[in-house]
Amino acid sequence: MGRFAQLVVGPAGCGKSTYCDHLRQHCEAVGRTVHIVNLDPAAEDFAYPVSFDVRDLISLQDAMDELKLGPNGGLLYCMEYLEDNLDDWLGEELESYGEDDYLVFDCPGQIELYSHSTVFRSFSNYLKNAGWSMCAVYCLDVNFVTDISKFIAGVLQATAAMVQLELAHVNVLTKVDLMEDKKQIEPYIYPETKPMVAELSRSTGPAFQRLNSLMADLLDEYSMVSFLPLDISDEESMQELLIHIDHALQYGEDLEVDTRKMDQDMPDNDD
Ligand SMILES: Nc1nc2c(ncn2[C@@H]2O[C@H](COP(=O)(O)OP(=O)(O)OP(=O)(O)O)[C@@H](O)[C@H]2O)c(=O)[nH]1
Ligand SMILES: [Mg+2]
Repeated sequence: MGRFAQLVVGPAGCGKSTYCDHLRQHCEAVGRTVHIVNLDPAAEDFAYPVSFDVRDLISLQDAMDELKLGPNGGLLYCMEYLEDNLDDWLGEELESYGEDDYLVFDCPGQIELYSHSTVFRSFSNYLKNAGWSMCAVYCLDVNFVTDISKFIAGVLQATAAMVQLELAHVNVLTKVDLMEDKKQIEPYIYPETKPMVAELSRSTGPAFQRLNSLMADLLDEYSMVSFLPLDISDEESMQELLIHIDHALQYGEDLEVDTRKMDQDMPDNDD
């Protein structure tokens, strides 16, 4: 059927690791297996069993101690180290996985890693070249929809990641269970850029009108400003999200083809 991988990215604290764990639980409940991989050299506690772990290659504390770096510089160093050791480390880890395996990479929350750094592009190119179908799952939490300027900033970050990563891309609005009135998120699921930017312009003053309108054009051009809501307290929400991600990954498509082919090949019972 193939090999499949999700790269779970997004700003710090937006719920990436929680999503990974709930995805694993959901998959277990429906009889599917996913393997979660930790790519955050600073991570300490895990709710999910870690299938393999970047900290076996390098840990943030070691990088900070040895190179006298602060936490952000240390993290960037760790990720560059990962980029330089893809073949030695990732290549070797991937040898334990094969046909029909499904990996979920839980990534760190520093957004510069998805916009200016090349590490995740190299990382996903490595996997793609090794025959893995890849999809980026960009998490943004509902906190971003409480304020229009925050939302536009979040959407621009997600767009930058989409351009940088060059992968099939699914945007997820996480922590929807925290919204008392779920209707409040509706305008953000398929947001219309122009009215949003008009609202932004009302709060930014005349000097920014042209910039705001150019941002609207940019977002329309990439036509990617849509989100799938994730309410972890609602199993159906995870199920729907997974259907979209499977579709982006083309997961299970040849299974359907095989089933159709089997139907054709099977002699009709009546014959
Ligand atoms: N209510 C609720 N809380 C959540 C959800 N997702 C995450 N949280 C909480 O938000 C905090 C951060 O969640 P994480 O899953 O660690 O976020 P992260 O994106 O992995 O964070 P970093 O790896 O540090 O970037 C934790 O306290 C979680 O319990 C959610 O869907 N609903
Ligand atoms: Mg995390």
